[in-house]
Amino acid sequence: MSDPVLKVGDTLKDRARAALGSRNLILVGLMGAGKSSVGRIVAHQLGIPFIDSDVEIERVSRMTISELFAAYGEDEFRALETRVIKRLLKNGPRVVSTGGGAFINDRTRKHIKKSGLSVWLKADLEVLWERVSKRDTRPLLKTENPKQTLENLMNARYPIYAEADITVLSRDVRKEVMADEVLKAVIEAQTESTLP
Ligand SMILES: Nc1ncnc2c1ncn2[C@@H]1O[C@H](COP(=O)(O)OP(=O)(O)O)[C@@H](O)[C@H]1O
Ligand SMILES: O=C(O)C1=C[C@@H](OP(=O)(O)O)[C@@H](O)[C@H](O)C1
Ligand SMILES: [Mg+2]
Repeated sequence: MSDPVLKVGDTLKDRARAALGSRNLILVGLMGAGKSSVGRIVAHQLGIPFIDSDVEIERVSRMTISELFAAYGEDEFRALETRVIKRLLKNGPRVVSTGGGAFINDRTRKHIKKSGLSVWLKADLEVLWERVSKRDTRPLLKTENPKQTLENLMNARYPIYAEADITVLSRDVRKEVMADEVLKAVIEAQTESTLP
């Protein structure tokens, strides 16, 4: 264990908090993976601030994500997303849940990689589809066959999400269970990095 003040009785969250140190924890992955909802629980457990980059983008622009895409297009949205995420990552430790395309953008990915520990919430198509089909807030899925679009995005993006420091399988279990799995993975990543 890298932190000598940790004791045997320390809880999962104490150990994960110590492992994170002053780094940020950044959640990446496809729409519906649970980045926003699981990230909030993880931050609460760790006792550090939580920020969702899409919520922050909507706050600063005073527009919804759908309105931004409609008014300015995806390229402008990505440019704004890069700036917002770069700023959010300046002060750690924080849990930052990103929008699904953020880590795919080269500039944003560089900022994420250098400012903390990235976690890919990886889910299969059926889990993602079950979740995203309930809401129509995601402009990229406003297509004739949104499930096929989601599958195409999986094929294009999964090799890039795989560059994240940690991968956690996002399954059909309670969000609190997923949050615990993220905490365990943070501890494991730290343990592995300090092994001789
Ligand atoms: N582990 C889970 N079990 C059940 N529903 C979930 C789980 N994780 C997320 N959800 C639900 O799926 C939807 C998408 O989750 P969200 O956190 O917004 O994903 P993302 O930010 O990755 O797009 C939300 O309605 C959320 O409540
Ligand atoms: O995958 C994407 O490119 C996007 C994902 C969305 O966030 P969630 O992944 O939180 O749904 C949101 O940023 C925007 O609709 C674009
Ligand atoms: Mg989200």
